[in-house]
Amino acid sequence: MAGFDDLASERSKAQFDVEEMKVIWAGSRHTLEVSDRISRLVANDPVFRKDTRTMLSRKDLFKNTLRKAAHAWKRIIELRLSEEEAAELRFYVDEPAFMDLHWGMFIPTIKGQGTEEQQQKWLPLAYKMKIIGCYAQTELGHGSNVQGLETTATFDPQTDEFIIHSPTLTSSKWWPGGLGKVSTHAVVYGRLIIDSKDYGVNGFIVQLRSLDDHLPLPGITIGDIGMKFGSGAYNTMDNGVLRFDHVRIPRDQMLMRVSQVTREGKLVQSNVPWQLVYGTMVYVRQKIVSDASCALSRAVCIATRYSAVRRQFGLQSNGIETQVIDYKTQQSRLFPLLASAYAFRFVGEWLKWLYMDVNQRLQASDFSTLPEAHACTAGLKSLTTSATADGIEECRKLCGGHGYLCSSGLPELFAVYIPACTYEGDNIVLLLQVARFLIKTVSQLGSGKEPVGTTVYMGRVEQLMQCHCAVQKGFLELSADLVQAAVAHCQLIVVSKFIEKLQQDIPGKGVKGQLEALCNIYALFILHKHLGDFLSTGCITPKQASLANAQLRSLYSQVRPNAIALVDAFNYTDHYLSSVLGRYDGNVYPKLYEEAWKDPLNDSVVPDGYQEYIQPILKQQLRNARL
Ligand SMILES: CCCCC/C=C\C/C=C\C/C=C\C/C=C\CCCC(=O)SCCNC(=O)CCNC(=O)[C@H](O)C(C)(C)COP(=O)(O)OP(=O)(O)OC[C@H]1O[C@@H](n2cnc3c(N)ncnc32)[C@H](O)[C@@H]1OP(=O)(O)O
Ligand SMILES: Cc1cc2nc3c(=O)[nH]c(=O)nc-3n(C[C@H](O)[C@H](O)[C@H](O)COP(=O)(O)OP(=O)(O)OC[C@H]3O[C@@H](n4cnc5c(N)ncnc54)[C@H](O)[C@@H]3O)c2cc1C
Repeated sequence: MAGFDDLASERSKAQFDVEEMKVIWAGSRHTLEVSDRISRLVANDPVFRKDTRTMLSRKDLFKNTLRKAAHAWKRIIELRLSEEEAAELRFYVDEPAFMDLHWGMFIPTIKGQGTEEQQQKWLPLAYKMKIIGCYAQTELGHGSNVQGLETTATFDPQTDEFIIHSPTLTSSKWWPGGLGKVSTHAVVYGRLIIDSKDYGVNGFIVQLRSLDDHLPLPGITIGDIGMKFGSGAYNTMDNGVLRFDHVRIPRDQMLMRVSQVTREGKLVQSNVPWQLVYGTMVYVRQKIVSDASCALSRAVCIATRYSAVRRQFGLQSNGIETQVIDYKTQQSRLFPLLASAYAFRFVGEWLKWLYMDVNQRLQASDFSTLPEAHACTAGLKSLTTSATADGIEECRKLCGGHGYLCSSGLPELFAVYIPACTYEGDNIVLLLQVARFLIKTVSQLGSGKEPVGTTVYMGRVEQLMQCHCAVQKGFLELSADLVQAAVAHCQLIVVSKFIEKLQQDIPGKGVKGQLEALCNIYALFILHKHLGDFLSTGCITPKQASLANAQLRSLYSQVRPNAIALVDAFNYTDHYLSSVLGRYDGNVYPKLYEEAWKDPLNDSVVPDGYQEYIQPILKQQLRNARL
């Protein structure tokens, strides 16, 4: 059988130790062990099947998601899984659901923005899932412009309460995941109003639904905002709409780590920067960068395996056609994506470290690295999600016609993934934040303040001072160019973190060599993509450009025999990949054939509607009627 033989022979060609590469990809031997064990546990549990997802109606799809979430929670309790194992389990269940927002945003917000007492009160309830929470920030009229939110939280000194209110239609909360049908509570962002004075946006814990019968509490209107892009995909999530009609909550439900409102209605600022109100977004952006490498590597794994199984043209002496992975055009599209998956993995690891470091400093009242953490998380979130969304679509094209079938796994992966370019900050809006940070850093160059961290290179580039003067004339006018500069800055971070990774001790036969090849492919591919910029700014000469391209081609040849092993190192189960084209055993054609017959349209040989619509045409009854 073609596929079996092809992938087996590809695996035998690998020039490095795949098991050691698995450890590098996972981050540590321990993480590999956990993810391997949990991914198999999920794959072997029939409740977590997902092969019919694209064929279900929204209601059935959603109910099935609730069933899976309940089952996942049951398994977590029964097996006494640790927090790390539970997170892996949710990851491998691979279905966006209210749980993501509860664990990924509601809890981190209380941890990051609540006082000690507030954490003691709310976290145990949330950890035991006695309450389920979501993150209600975005409104119908405002998402990017957080300071433009309209929901109000007015302090009532008579009753010691806040009155949460939606004054206009555009102030309706709109988009929060988990809100539409499930959450009992939300962290609601609204304008703090005391004595008619507006103190800007703050977070408030608000109960939305009764814990007895799940009905919305008085003054609260909630619903789901409707179907989203693609079948299956993100429609498992109940993104919701929420309106408040003068809903009262106790004063101690304002998240008060950043600023406190006293019983007398006085606002007291803590010593922490007000930007900590935006802290959850920094946390989630950092998570999204790690997640990008998962989504991209998944698509690349499918496209690489299928490219080794698929044959077109070029009959060899034995009468067999050429594997499409051997075409240079296929390699020049596929291998940069393979390299990007590894690059994003390592920059994600570094960003996780940076985030932990910032948090430790914040605990010790050192706020100096917060602006850099904001710029890095915003910029890398933007860069990696845009590249991943484009990369998944490229992988679909790399799989030819079969890539367009839902059974390839790629359409659903694309549909689930693309909102990452928008949620947690529109990618262009986030790059503008990076640009602001860069301009600010440049403006301080002459003042004797040395740039540090990811901007250290700026101290070495003299032309930057002039560049600052030009930008002073109009940030908005130059914003399209500034966005390009922000991307370049982020690309530099990705490349340098890959290089730093290579400087670590990397055990295993041939592993380091493969990673070096991938790192060079990533860097040279970026250079190739922006060749015009590099040449026009005189950073490289035309001769160097052509040498770089020749080097890139030679690197593709170096990676070619290792390509299948490099995607095997992701250690994905067939369940997680959910792709006939990306099967580990390469048995593509018989399974594609088998899969087609499972479509509900094939339940009957003659389709519903034949008698009403097709037969009259064939029998020419319609034409006769008109004549
Ligand atoms: C299915 C796969 C899931 C994948 C994820 C996997 C795991 C994740 C885990 C859990 C998550 C679960 C599921 C994920 C799925 C979906 C979740 C989606 C949830 C959402 O989608 S939830 C809404 C997010 N919604 C936004 O994302 C709005 C974007 N809009 C903004 O974020 C701001 O509005 C901004 C920045 C554009 C303008 O802000 P602004 O109006 O105040 O203006 P300004 O620019 O003047 O900033 C003043 C000073 O604050 C500094 N600053 C700004 N932001 C900062 C920050 N975050 N930290 C520290 N400093 C910050 C500046 O640097 C400046 O500093 P300086 O003055 O010193 O220069
Ligand atoms: C699937 C999904 C899940 C979500 N989950 C949640 C959630 O759980 N909780 C929550 O609170 N929110 C959630 N959101 C909302 C999300 O965070 C916002 O949609 C996002 O921040 C973008 O804001 P927006 O919709 O206002 O876009 P807009 O800002 O209206 O963007 C529209 C266009 O305007 C451009 N633009 C905007 N401002 C500028 C500017 N200053 N300069 C130049 N161009 C600009 C953008 O680049 C974009 O092209 C979710 C969204 C999606 C799609």
